[in-house]
Amino acid sequence: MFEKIWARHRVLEREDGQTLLYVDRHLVHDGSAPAFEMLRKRGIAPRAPDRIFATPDHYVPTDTRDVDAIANTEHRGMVEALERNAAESGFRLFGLKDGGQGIVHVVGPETGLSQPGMLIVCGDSHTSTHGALGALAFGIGSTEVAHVLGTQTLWQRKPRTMRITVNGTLGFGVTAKDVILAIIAEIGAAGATGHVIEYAGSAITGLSMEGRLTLCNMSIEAGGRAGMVAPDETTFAYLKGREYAPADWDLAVARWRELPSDPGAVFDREVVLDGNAIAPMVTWGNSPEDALPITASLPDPEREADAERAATIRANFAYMGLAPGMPLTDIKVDRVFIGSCTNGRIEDLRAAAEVARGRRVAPGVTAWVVPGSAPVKRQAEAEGLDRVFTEAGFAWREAGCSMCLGTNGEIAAPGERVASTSNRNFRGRQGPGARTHLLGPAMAAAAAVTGHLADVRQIMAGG
Ligand SMILES: CC(C)[C@H](C(=O)O)[C@@H](O)C(=O)O
Ligand code: SF4
Repeated sequence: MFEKIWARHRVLEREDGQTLLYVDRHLVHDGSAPAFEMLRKRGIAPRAPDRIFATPDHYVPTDTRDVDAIANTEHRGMVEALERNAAESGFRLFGLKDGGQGIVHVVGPETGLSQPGMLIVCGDSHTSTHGALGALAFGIGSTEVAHVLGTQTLWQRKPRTMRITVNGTLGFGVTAKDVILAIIAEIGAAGATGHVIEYAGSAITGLSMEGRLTLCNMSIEAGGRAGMVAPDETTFAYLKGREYAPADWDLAVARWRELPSDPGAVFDREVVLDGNAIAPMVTWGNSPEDALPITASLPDPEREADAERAATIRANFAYMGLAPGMPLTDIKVDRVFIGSCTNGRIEDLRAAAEVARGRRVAPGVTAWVVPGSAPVKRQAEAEGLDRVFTEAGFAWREAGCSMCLGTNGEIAAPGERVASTSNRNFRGRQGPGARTHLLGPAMAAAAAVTGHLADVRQIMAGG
């Protein structure tokens, strides 16, 4: 599938082996202002404004939809710059006021902008998300953003291919988030470096589109250049009727059906996992590879044969305020964050609400639900999920990246422990000194109502 999409976008090759690729969709967020400045300085206008789609996400506060009300002048400036660039260049902006705003990786799929067979780029590493629809989608740097703006093309070195097959069926309470954390725990945070991952197998094809988006989102946390899932009936059903779905639907679907890898396709690397064996996962360290089943206890660096790894574990424990051998379920949390481009979609909110329904956020815990987009928020409200959350004591916020990264100022205090549905648990990611545990949305809700990391399967079974 990767080879087919690559070949369809290849314009020419350079002597040093780089390929010039044509870009179908260029997604832009509010951190892209420097690229527009680069272009402006050289007197170049965007080449194909009809292929550029933008939305503010990183810098927007999630307690207001009023740009003028953004108190931080730097943050407001980033949002205003995007509005100005969109107005000047004439590309579509899903602005704070028009009801379509959201995290760029939520907006692309939900508007139907991200489609099978496309080459999609964005100045953001989690662009891998869009590969869930059978696209080749990857993040690019600021200079590359300027290059794509100016030419609608991009120079790339051809990555290697890797297939990760997850067989079997996922058990009760096991989600796409657990699958990707289990994969990264298995292959390591650099396990897919230089590769485009194609996910396959019954546990993958059995996932909803939301689940596939979660999976592909974190391909980058495994070191992958991109992640993709072959388009199938789930993909077509998801896209049908969306704003940017192709007008010539039947023809589009017929072409999409040609994309999946041929039987016997050869990959540079193959990894196989048993989906039946995957349990709800949670991270304990400062890399997404530091993930364990919720039923496990923390590792003991004394028993670690590799001295370097033992030192890393000790350093992680020091930062995270943890001790060897502690059961994961003994770890108390101060905050819970449900949202981000990993797990801020409607299905994620439904899963979290199911746990929150009729329960209360534990005393002393601050729990936030931040929908991935304004449409997700409206949909959740139409289903009454906002009331489920607020009655349980969760804060119900506006859409944005929020505490995933905290560029909008929404961060945890030093030493605070956060159960978070986002994708990165690096030191300081959610604020200086903040401690992040990654997990799925139902697991995050379980942590909120118990006050500690908890096995959602036990809670839902009444235990
Ligand atoms: C700010 C942006 C460039 C960054 C990324 O590339 O992923 C952010 O979205 C993140 O998740 O760390
Ligand atoms: S939600 Fe988080 S991971 Fe996703 S784009 Fe925003 S900051 Fe990056």
